[in-house]
Amino acid sequence: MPATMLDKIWDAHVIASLPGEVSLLHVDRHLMHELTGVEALRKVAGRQLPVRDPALTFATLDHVTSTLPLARDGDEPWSTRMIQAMRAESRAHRIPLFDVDDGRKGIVHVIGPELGLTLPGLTVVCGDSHTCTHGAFGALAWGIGSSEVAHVLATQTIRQRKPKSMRVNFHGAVTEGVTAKDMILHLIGKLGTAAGTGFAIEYAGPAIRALDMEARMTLCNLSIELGARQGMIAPDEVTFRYIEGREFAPQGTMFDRAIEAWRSVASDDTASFDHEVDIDSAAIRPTVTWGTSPEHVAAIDAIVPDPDHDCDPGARAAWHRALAYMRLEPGQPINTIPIDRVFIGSCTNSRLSDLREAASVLQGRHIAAGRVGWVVPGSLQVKRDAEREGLDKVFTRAGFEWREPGCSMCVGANGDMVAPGQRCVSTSNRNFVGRQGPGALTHLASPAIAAASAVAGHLAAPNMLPERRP
Ligand SMILES: CC(C)[C@H](C(=O)O)[C@@H](O)C(=O)O
Ligand code: SF4
Repeated sequence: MPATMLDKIWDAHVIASLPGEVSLLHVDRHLMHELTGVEALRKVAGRQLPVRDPALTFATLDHVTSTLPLARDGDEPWSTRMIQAMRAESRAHRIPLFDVDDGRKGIVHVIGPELGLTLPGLTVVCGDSHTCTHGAFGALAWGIGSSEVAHVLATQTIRQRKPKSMRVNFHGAVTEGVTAKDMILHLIGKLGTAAGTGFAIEYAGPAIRALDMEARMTLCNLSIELGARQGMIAPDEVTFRYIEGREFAPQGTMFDRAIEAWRSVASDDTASFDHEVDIDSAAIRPTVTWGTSPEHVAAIDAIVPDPDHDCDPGARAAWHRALAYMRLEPGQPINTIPIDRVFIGSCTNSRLSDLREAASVLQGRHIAAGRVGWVVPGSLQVKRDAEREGLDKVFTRAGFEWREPGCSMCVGANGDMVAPGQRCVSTSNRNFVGRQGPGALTHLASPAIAAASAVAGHLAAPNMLPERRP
């Protein structure tokens, strides 16, 4: 029978069928970070259970670590204590930890792929909702809760009900200046944040095939903002070339054999999905959010929508609340909204290609007077690669701060926050009320739009900026 990628990976991992349509699945990769890791490790230790397979678990420090130059731990006593606890617990359980002075350190969803830990056909879990990012490799990857983390630690398995399957077909090609971030924001705007609930989404079609691996990760990263715990893309030559030679990836003849196996992970041509969505890629424009949900989107050259005309009655009250919080009026052109700061970072858009995209806009330009810009690379590797290309110089000459890797202002868990009432263009994935700090106003956007907005001092796309002076 024709099978989807979800069916194939699922079936290959079922250890037992449990009552209530629940399966017990083997976990191939368990990734951890300090914010959800410490508690789970203590829970397991408290019950005197050993970690079942420490060789399949990998930990990093990202959420509460300082992003100040030369920083080692947290910026506050509590975060430093949490980091130290993660070190102690990882050591006690023999779990490899990519510590702050380890060249492999970074945001969990950036380093998993970067180190070759994330591979096609695997099950990947982490106590973090954006684990869907790893689905870009044709892995079944999803975020789990803290009691599930303890279960995985103790058993290397997880109890799971199989999600339904959805395929989103991006037909045709995107136009010039449209990025993976615009594609996924456009999709969330079209379908709403609940559309993916209960589904594993497979992104398919020529516009997906045309994306490089980093862009595929950006796209899959926001699957959870569609309500789907898993988002995936079939592995292909682009995937294999990305994986080749990475530290934990199969090497030599094992790599060639792995590719043969990975080719069979893709959905069969005649496989049927529980739900299908079709998107005309050519209709996607550079997109930002105007409100307090990732579904509150508008094209950069559009106007702030009117809750009384532009949405269905069920959403009206939420749209009014969002506009009030964001201090915006219906009808205001999006590209006139003044901004205070720009954050380029997060597991959505902090990889080398994202930094290149932003730097190409900032080259020979300067951030507008009174605005603050930060670049927080997703990992130490990204930071070093960018420095080798001189991107750090482009950013600092443009007036940006060049910081140490971590989650930083995406969620502000380490204290990197947007001040109350300040408006931030952020390349991250969540614009919830208070997400970047109490009273902070967030506009989600691509690195290109974030960079252009920093220069303009208001929301803007690169093609809206005046020409550079020769
Ligand atoms: C801290 C963690 C549990 C959380 C998540 O699960 O996503 C965070 O990474 C986020 O992005 O909000
Ligand atoms: S960068 Fe943001 S979204 Fe990603 S794991 Fe960190 S806090 Fe979560």
